[in-house]
Amino acid sequence: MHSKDQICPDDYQKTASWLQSQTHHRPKVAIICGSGLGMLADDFKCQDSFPYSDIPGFPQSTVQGHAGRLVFGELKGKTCVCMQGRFHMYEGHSLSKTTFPVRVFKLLGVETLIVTNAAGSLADSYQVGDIMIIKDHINFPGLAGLNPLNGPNDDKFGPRFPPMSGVYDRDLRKMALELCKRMGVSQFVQEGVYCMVGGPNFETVAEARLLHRLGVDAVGMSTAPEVVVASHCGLRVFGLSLITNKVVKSYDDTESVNHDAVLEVGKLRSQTLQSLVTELVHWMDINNNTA
Ligand SMILES: O=P(O)(O)O[C@@H]1C[C@H](O)[C@@H](CO)O1
Ligand code: HPA
Repeated sequence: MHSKDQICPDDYQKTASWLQSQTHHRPKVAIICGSGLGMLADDFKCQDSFPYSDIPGFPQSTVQGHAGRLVFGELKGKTCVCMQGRFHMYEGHSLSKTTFPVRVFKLLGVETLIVTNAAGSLADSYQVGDIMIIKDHINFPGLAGLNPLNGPNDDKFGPRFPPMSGVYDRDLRKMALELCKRMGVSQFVQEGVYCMVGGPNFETVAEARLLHRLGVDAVGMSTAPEVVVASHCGLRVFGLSLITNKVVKSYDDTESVNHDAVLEVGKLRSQTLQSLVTELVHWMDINNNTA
């Protein structure tokens, strides 16, 4: 017996084996959907879908805009698995719980992880509705010692001290930029640095100014722990932020952000995001270039 937030090394395999017994799909690509971005699984063919509450060992989503469903299916012939809803630290999950699915994906045979999120922009040139290809991240909780890799290292997954430079795959970023050009959407596509903060409150003006001075382009409350765990176990990583709001950096600014507005912007860009992810997965497939 162990507490609900403690994970035993066998737990990942138990969940992976259960999923393998329930679906014939054997995904090579996993997609984690950010707030309001769950539609990324809508184009999957031959779907097998599991509410998180049915999956042994899975945490539950508690945030509006995160359906709490794991969907398997084919995207342009490539088998994928998609998390319609992720887990955040501020929901009260331990970091090992928030990243639990990533190691399960590894055991399922996934080779590439695509992460998406809703984020607020700090870069002055960004507009609401822009899509930011994540070039790198600052993991604030991680820098402060809140790291999903804390505790005994499981050598089966990766090394004790994994490097994190180059964590967002250069070829996938380059290809995504090229695909955006071909899709005619480059005018609202950026490439930049994402910063994870703990949330759940949005930033104060002083915090926003600090992040801006640190070179952060967009800020959110997720993603970095998943990416750290994915990279640790050798997954190739690609990430997208949808800019849902401009972070308030001036005391004269009377606007303030809220979660409903964040979800609204997801709807605005759903088609473009879906097309970009689909084309990227297709490109990986035709280049036999998943890993
Ligand atoms: O899951 P993501 O990172 O997309 O969710 C963002 C950050 C907060 O959870 C929420 C704030 O609106 O959206
Ligand atoms: N700050 C933090 N997280 C966010 C924001 C923001 O402005 N917008 C969406 N998620």
